[in-house]
Amino acid sequence: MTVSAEKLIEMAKEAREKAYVPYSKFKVGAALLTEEGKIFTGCNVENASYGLTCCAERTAVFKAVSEGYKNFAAIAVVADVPTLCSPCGACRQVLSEFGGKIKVHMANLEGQYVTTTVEELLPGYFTARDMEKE
Ligand SMILES: O=c1ccn([C@H]2C[C@H](O)[C@@H](CO)O2)c(=O)[nH]1
Ligand SMILES: [Zn+2]
Repeated sequence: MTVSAEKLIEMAKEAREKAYVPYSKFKVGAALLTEEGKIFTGCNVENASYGLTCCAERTAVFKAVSEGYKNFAAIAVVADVPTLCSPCGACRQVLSEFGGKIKVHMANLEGQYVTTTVEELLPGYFTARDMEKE
């Protein structure tokens, strides 16, 4: 099953509308495509204790994993920026848990986007291998 980058970006845009951002006012949306062709969306959810904020990307990943999906093909991330919305370090690490080959479409509201991968965004990421003694 093929889902285009444009379709994922469209769904991320829609999810972005649900962002809970009373502090930053910076809405972000994400749409995560599983290998099975299922799509999980997410938005950022902020908190008065700022550090507890969950980004759109992690919201989508946690929704998918909690529903039993953990093989991911791609994620789209959308924000209202002239450039493109790049996942933060925490989200890069969380995505890397499920594979460096996951495509990342970083987009703005105009529909412009750049596609990269998790391993390109976080080279040498920490993984279960790094905890092996031999
Ligand atoms: O890729 C990103 C970058 C930032 N944010 C959120 C976190 C916070 O709510 C707001 C400002 O950092 O944007 C995301 O959801 N995803
Ligand atoms: Zn993040």
